Amino acid sequence: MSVDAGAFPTRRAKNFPLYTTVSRFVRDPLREILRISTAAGGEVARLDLGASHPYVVTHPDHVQQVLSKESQNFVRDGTFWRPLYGLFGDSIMSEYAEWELSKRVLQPVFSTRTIRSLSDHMARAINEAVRQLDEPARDGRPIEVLPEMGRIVHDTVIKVLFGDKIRQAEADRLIPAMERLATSIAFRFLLPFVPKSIPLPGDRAFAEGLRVMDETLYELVERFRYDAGEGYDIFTALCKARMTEGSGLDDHWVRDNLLAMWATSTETTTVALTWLWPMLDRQPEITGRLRAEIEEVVGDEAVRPEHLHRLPYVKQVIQELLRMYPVGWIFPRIALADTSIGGVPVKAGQTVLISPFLTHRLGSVWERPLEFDPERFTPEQNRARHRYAYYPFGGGPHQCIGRHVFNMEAELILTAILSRYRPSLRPTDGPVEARIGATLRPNQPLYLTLERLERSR
Ligand code: HEM
Repeated sequence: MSVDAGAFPTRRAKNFPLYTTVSRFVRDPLREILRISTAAGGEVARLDLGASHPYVVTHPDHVQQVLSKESQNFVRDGTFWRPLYGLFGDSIMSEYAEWELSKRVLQPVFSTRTIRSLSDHMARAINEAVRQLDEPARDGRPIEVLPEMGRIVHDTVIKVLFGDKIRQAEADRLIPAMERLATSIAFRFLLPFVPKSIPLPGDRAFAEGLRVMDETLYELVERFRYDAGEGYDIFTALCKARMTEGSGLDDHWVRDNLLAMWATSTETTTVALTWLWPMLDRQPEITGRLRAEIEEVVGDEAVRPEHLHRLPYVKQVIQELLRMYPVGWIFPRIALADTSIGGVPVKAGQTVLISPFLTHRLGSVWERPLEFDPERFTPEQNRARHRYAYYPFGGGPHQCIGRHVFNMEAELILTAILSRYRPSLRPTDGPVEARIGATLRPNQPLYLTLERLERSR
C-alpha cells in the first residue's frame, strides 16, 4: 500500500508538550509515544520535552527522505547517541570516517557467499541448542522464554562472530555480561540528556557488565594480535584488517567493533524471537499452518538451510513478527543543515526520531495494524508496498548489515522448535505489553511448556 504525503506548504509541526502529560509518560512511555504518533496521523510531530524538542517522523515518504534521500544531512550524532558511544566507540555503530572504515572491513563478511558458508554451522548450532530443550520437555518443566531464546541465539551468534576462535569459558563470561548491559542501559537510553555525573539506576550494573566484556574481548584480541589465522567470521576479518600495514587500527578498534556486533546481533534477535510465542499462542490457526508446512518440508529431519526456501509461510511469520515488534524500535538522527520534512522546517542541529514501531502501527499505512497477520507478506503484497512502510532494519547507508543473518537464524530457530515440540504459553499476568529499553522487551517473564513430538531423531 502506498501513501501520498502530498506537497505541503511550509507549516508547523504538531506540537506535543510532554511536560504537561509527564505522569502518563513516566507510567508508560511507549503507550504515550504511540498515542502521539496516532494523533499526528503520519504528519511530523514535535515533542516538547522542555529542554529539547525532537521531531518524530513516521510517514514512509518522510522516513525515506531522512534515511535515504538526505542521509548525508541526517547523521548519527548528538545527545541520543551519547549512551551508545560509551559502548561502541569508533565502530560500525558510529558515523563519518570511522563508520566508513569499519563498514568497509565488515561488509564482505555479510556477503551472500560468506553467509551461505556460515549457514551450515549456524544450523548445526541451532539444532544442538534446541535439542537441549528435550530435558525440560520430558520433565514437563516450563521454560522461561527470553533466557532460553537468548541461549539459543548466543550459541549461534558466537559462530558468526568468532568461528572456532573463542573458548567456551570466554563465551560463558560474555553472555551474562551482555545481558547486564542490555538491561541496565534502559534509563540512560530514555534520559540521554542527563549528564554522566548524575547517577541513574543501572549505572553500576552497566559498569560491571562493561568491565567483564572488556576484559574478555581484550584477552581474545591479544591472543590473535599477530596471527589472525583463517576463518569467515567477523573476529578474523577485524584482526586481519588490524594487522594490515599502515591501517592505523588498534586493539580498541577491534574491541569496539566486536562489542557493537555482539550487542546488535544478540539482544535484537533474542527479543524478537521472544515475541513470537505470545503472537502464535493467540492464533492457533497460524501455528497450525506453520506446523503443516514444516511437517511437509522438514518432517523427521533436522532443519537445514536448504529447507528454508521451501518454507515461505515461516518467512512471512517472521516478517510480520518484525512489523509488530521491530525491536530496534527507534533511532535518532541529527540534521547538519537546515531543511524541511513534509513542509515542516528543520534547523541544523535539531533531532529527528525515526521509529519503525510507530510507522508499522499507523492506520493510514497498515490495515488493522494491531492484528498479527502474516498474509500481509505475500510476494504480491510486498511488491505493492511503499519501501518505507516497513523498515525493521532501517534503510539507506546504515541499513542493518545483519538482516540476512537474522532472517536465516530466526527461520531456522522457529522451524527447529516447531518440528520437535508442541509449545504452549502459560497464562500470563495480564496482557503482554512491550516495555521501552534499548529494545522492546515484554513487560513480564513468559513461560512455555513443550510437548515433545514423536520423532526418530
Ligand atoms: C531482529 C533483528 C535485528 C533488528 C530489528 C535490527 C535493526 C537494525 C536497525 C534498525 C539498524 C539501523 C540503525 C540506524 O539506522 O541507525 C541496524 C543496524 C545495524 N545492525 Fe541490525 N538489527 C537486527 C539484527 C542484527 C544482526 C543479527 C546483526 C549482526 C549479525 C546486526 C548488525 C547491525 C549493524 C552492524 C548495524 C549498523 C550498520 C551501519 O550503520 O552501517 N543487526 N540494525
